[in-house]
Amino acid sequence: MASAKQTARIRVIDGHLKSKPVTSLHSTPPNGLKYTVDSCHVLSMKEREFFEENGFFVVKGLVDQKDLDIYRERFKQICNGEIPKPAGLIVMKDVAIAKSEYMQGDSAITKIQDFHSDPVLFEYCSHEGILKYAEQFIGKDIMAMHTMLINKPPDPGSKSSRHPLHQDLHYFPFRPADRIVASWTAMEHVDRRNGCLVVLPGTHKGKLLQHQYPEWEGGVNKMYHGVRDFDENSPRVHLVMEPGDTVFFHPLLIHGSGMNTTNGFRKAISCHYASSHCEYIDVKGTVQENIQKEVIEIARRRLGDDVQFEFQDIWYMKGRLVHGERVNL
Ligand SMILES: CC(C)CC(=O)SCCNC(=O)CCNC(=O)[C@H](O)C(C)(C)COP(=O)(O)OP(=O)(O)OC[C@H]1O[C@@H](n2cnc3c(N)ncnc32)[C@H](O)[C@@H]1OP(=O)(O)O
Ligand SMILES: O=C(O)CCC(=O)C(=O)O
Repeated sequence: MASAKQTARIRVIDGHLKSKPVTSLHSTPPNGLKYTVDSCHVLSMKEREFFEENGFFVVKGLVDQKDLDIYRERFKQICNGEIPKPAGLIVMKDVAIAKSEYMQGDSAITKIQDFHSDPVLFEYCSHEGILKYAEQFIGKDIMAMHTMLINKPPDPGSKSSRHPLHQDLHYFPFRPADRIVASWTAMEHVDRRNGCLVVLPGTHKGKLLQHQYPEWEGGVNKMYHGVRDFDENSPRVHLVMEPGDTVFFHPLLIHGSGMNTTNGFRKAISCHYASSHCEYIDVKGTVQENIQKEVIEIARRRLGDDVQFEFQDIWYMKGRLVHGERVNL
């Protein structure tokens, strides 16, 4: 029989998952500005209107080079085993080299994810300048829900360094969508040659679409689902950015990134923030069922079959309060 410890549910609070219907994704305030909040004034009205219309906003030079250097060094230390791996961290190789024993160290790593237990990298999520902007989109009670340092490698010829077009909300079992925002900071110059972000302006006004693995001959990285049945003719904007420039974007905005055709690694650091007033939802019977299944399968392999948990528990465990009060999430 499994021990009490083994059978202990990971779920930490009572009732946070009480099955709720998938609620409306958009609120409708009287002034018509639904993707930004009135209580914060870091953006001018014109800038707010830009975000409302397009679903993204770039802030130039928001993070200092010295901070980027610290994150870069920490990434190296983690990937090269110079410090113990922080709890919960996922270290991911590109699918093209995942089974190769020859590639080692930081140049073999395509991304680290869930660095919430690493005090050095997590500084990025509590960065005052970033939080000031995050507040404009989601209000003052802010949780850091998902963290990544992406090290897009030179493409080995497989084209697998691409990140298919997708909506981030596909991965998130909490709502409302309008109170979630991503920050993505370039750690070096990014343009189309090294696979900068590409966004489809205005797509955040749509709904969450079905996602699945694209049929790419050279393979697709684990969980890199692509959006289906979107308007292929929708205009695309490639975000050319300098180190420290930060783009904030809505979780329904369709975006992705192209192949890295250079010899260098294209680094970016990112955090997804959500208002702590958001609530967990049950994704059963929705377009998110496929990602739920995959996330649970991977977590089960790591935690063991006898630990019981649900999709939302995984998010509950890694969410961290970075500003204001923790309410629901
Ligand atoms: C908003 C945001 C979420 C948007 C996004 O970023 S979407 C992408 C989200 N990405 C993730 O959640 C990260 C997913 N990655 C992972 O969980 C891990 O890196 C894993 C793919 C499970 C590999 O973990 P690892 O500890 O290396 O485990 P193993 O060495 O035992 O490998 C297990 C099996 O997975 C394979 N694998 C490793 N890396 C990749 C890859 N990049 N793509 C596809 N398959 C991969 C590996 O070859 C192994 O396969 P088998 O030997 O079991 O056949
Ligand atoms: O950094 C990239 O290449 C893509 C990142 C992205 O699309 C995401 O994190 O949702």
